[in-house]
Amino acid sequence: MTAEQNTVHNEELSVVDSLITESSTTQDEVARMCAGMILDGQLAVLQRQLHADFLKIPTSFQLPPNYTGLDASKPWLIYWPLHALEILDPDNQTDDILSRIGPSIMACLNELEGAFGGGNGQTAHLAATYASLNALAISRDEQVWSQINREGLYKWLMSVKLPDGGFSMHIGGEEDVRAVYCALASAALLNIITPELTEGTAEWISRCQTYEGGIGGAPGNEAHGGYAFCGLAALCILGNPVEMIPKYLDVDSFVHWLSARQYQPEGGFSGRTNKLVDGCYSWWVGGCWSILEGVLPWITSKDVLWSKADLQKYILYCCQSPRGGLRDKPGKSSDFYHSCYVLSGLSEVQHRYSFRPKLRESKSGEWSFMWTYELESPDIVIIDEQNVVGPLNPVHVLPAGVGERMHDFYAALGTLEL
Ligand SMILES: CC(C)=CCC/C(C)=C/CC/C(C)=C/COP(=O)(O)OP(=O)(O)O
Ligand SMILES: [Zn+2]
Repeated sequence: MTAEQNTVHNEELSVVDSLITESSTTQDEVARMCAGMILDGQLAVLQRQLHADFLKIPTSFQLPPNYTGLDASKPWLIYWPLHALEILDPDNQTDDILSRIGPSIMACLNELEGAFGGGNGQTAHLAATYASLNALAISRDEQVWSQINREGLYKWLMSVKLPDGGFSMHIGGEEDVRAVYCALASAALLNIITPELTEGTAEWISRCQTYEGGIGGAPGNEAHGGYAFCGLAALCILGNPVEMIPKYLDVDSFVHWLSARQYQPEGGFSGRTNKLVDGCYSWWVGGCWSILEGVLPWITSKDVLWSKADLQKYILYCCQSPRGGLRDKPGKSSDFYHSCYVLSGLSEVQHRYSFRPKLRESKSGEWSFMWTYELESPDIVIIDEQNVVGPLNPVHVLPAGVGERMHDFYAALGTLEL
């Protein structure tokens, strides 16, 4: 598309956007809207520069006023755009941006508790700790890595571990499968996984699988894509995924539920039964597919369970905001959260991941980093070569190689007495 065509098209899309409001959107309207955009096909090209410009807003550390509601999410506001920028194009990460991550994240460390909060002086929280460590992994800042008190962080993780095997998001906070994932992913990056930390946790995740086949936030809760990813990825950190997934999940019903998440004609995924498609599930649900395809390829290859080409169409034609950034669906504004997970979904459909069941050399011997990838064949998903984004680590949701490097840094420091 030429720049001129693009401008005209963006104007058309703005009109369309203004016709749809969140409150009145029904499944039929979304389906019609998306079908029109897919047939129209004008947004077949990933608007790299437009998205990069949008994503670079927070790197000035001057967030627009409408971000005040996210005051407790500062580490996320650093991790989301940085991850998205890097898979869009590694050259987006300038030394200037990378060198400012460390001090900004370390300002969120609650030194009394030993883990990260959502902002300066805030209570230590598992979601903030996960986002902080992911952002620090992207920084490649070994000087900052060496300042992290891993014993202190381990003690805090043990303080949010619950007797039933689960974790709570903060001391006295809610117990859910997000907490399990955030705790284990953080511990894996820091190489501080111990048998005490993981005791009973796989069994607890198993209790979150519902009658539908998906995974709910806690035992007895409705299955949801976000929690499904957290549960599945956590199992991959707890042991060899090839053994853990079939041992703790009913894989057939999980795959059945996952397959039902893709809608036609949109091609995008919903997060749960009878809800609308949303671009962020391109990752939460798509990430489950990448893990399953990588770990149990004999299961996912036996039938056509979902269409990679159709998901890619939903992402490109319906989730690119003409104003830059990625979004839930036509009519919604873009934001950093959706940019991160929609682009991760795009990366996921474009790459075929494989998991090699071989222990990494480390004290804890976790498995989560043994991922390799290759580009999917163009006739399956690559609508245009210009649309290719970089590969990921599908368990940590980090650009490929980034989490591995942080883990190896700590592994090389030798055994920690925990
Ligand atoms: C690592 C980490 C913190 C992961 C978070 C995972 C995640 C996205 C969980 C989703 C939680 C949830 C029930 C959303 C439903 O929202 P909704 O009712 O607005 O959306 P819906 O209609 O699509 O279900
Ligand atoms: Zn969403």
